[in-house]
Amino acid sequence: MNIKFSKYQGAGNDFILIDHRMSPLKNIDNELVAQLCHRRFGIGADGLMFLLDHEDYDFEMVYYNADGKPGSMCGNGGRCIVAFAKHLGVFDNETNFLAVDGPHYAKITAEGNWVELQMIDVEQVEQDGEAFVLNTGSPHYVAQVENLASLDVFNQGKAIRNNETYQANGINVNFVEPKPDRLFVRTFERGVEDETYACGTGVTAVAMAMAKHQQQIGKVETPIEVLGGKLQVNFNYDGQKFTDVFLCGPAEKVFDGELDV
Ligand SMILES: N[C@H](CCC[C@H](N)C(=O)O)C(=O)O
Repeated sequence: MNIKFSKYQGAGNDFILIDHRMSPLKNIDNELVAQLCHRRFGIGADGLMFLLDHEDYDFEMVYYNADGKPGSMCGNGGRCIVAFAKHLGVFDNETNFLAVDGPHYAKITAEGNWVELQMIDVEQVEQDGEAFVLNTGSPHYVAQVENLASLDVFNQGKAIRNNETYQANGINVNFVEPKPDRLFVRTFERGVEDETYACGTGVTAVAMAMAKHQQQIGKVETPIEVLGGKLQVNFNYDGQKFTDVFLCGPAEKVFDGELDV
């Protein structure tokens, strides 16, 4: 079976995208997803997505993590599939699509490489010791640290993700170091089981955790630096609830390809 795919990346979080409307692939098994995402034996990606038709929305996003299992919401993946859908001519500059955590609105620049993606409203922010735990479409653990550039994100993130509290369902672990003009964030991602260059739901969770911590009330705009580039998170915070949440950043096509499976 010949499958066409495109490879996209958003701030270094990279994805395989398949237009399911055209694809002969009707069911995908987890092993094939894991093989395609593998960086030695496959195309290489942090996740794989299908773009599906939907009666009530411009399209539907179905996301798998690199380990082959269906994932929860992926923010950078969401931004990349918006760029993919625009390039396919599914919509022009604004879209409403459906993902695993519900409907999302997004807008994209005319050139198609800067995407502002609305994320779910968030109210519940818990604490685990000094860390914040919240769900922005995916579950996140946010810990503030010093000297993040030299932190062993892989081993420290892996230990938290696999501790007694989180082992069963897993969690994405985000470390943040506030800088004068931005937040520097590094993430150990569940389902990739490694550090990734960026995590969209992760930086959204970090910006919220920091706003709550510092009681930043009103319209909050947070520039973020990740290993793979720059992202921005905007929202309103009334001291209780985060609304009008937007994850903004680049989404670029890397190449188109074909494979026989
Ligand atoms: N990279 C993603 C997170 C994927 C979610 C996944 N790691 C999970 O917890 O299922 C993002 O940009 O939001």
